Amino acid sequence: MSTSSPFVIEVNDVTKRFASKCALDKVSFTLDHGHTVALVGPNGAGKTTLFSILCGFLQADTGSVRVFGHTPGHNALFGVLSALPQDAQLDPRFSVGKQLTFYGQLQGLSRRDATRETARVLELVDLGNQLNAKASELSHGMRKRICIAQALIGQPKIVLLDEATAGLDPINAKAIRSLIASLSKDITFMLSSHDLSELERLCDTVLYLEHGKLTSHQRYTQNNSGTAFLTLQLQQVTDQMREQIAHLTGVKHVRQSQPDEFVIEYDTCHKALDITLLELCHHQGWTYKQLINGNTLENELFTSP
Ligand SMILES: Nc1ncnc2c1ncn2[C@@H]1O[C@H](COP(=O)(O)OP(=O)(O)OP(=O)(O)O)[C@@H](O)[C@H]1O
Repeated sequence: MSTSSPFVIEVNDVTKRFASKCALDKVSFTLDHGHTVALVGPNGAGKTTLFSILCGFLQADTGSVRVFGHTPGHNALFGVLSALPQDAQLDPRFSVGKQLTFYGQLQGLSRRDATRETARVLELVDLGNQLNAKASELSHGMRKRICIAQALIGQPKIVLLDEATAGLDPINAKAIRSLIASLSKDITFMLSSHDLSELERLCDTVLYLEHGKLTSHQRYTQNNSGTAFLTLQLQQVTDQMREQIAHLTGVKHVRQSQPDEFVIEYDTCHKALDITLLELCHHQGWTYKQLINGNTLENELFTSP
């Protein structure tokens, strides 16, 4: 889509109140192309309100919002931005195919193109065989996948997914995560979820909202500051182990972040520290559960350094 704005989304000083309740309090951020964004925060933090404003369903009281340089709800964003609301519902009376095709036509597709798009997106969520099923005949998880398919109709450039995998069984949740990962080269996804491990697998940028305020906006990737992190989960941890790890060459700091976990900050010159760590585990007879390249999202957001 041609736009003069370098940003996919620009949110500037946005406040939204519901009576005396401040759902968003002077929220500002920009997102550029090519990122998958996690929107994180406790219940009532303002995530859905932010999604609704980005979609143009709600208007901010103050501040400005631009999506590809346009005001949310602008015609130019038709088919460019789509969203899966947390409580998205299908009409139980009509077949899946009819509803998705109708939705495609509402987006301006011809009946033929909308029918083709419907078949394509149903295949993406592995429900190509449910074209003629009525929504009332499907399980909750299947309905959720159909709603995700609906959000992908017309090949949008931005897709906002509010709790996309909530209520899905592990296999279907994994399939949706794989789908998002495979589409994220072409689509900017913004995902709200309470599943931090899901978000850290999928997202490279994190927006953390708390009581309507954006308290953290960070790129969740290795930085260029010369410092990197490894997260080592062990069967059991002791102070003596922490001392031994701290003495390895290149290690700057070791912190016990969980009862069974160390976060190791190290100098990026020592690229093979992961191998050294595994060798240490082997020589000392320590049973490790997992070695993660980087810090976990949970640790970044909820444990102090
Ligand atoms: N239509 C509304 N009328 C009144 N208050 C509202 C309305 N919508 C949201 N709120 C309030 O605004 C605040 C933010 O709500 P919001 O739904 O955006 O939070 P959330 O982060 O999406 O929460 P959850 O994780 O529980 O879905 C909450 O205190 C909520 O009670």
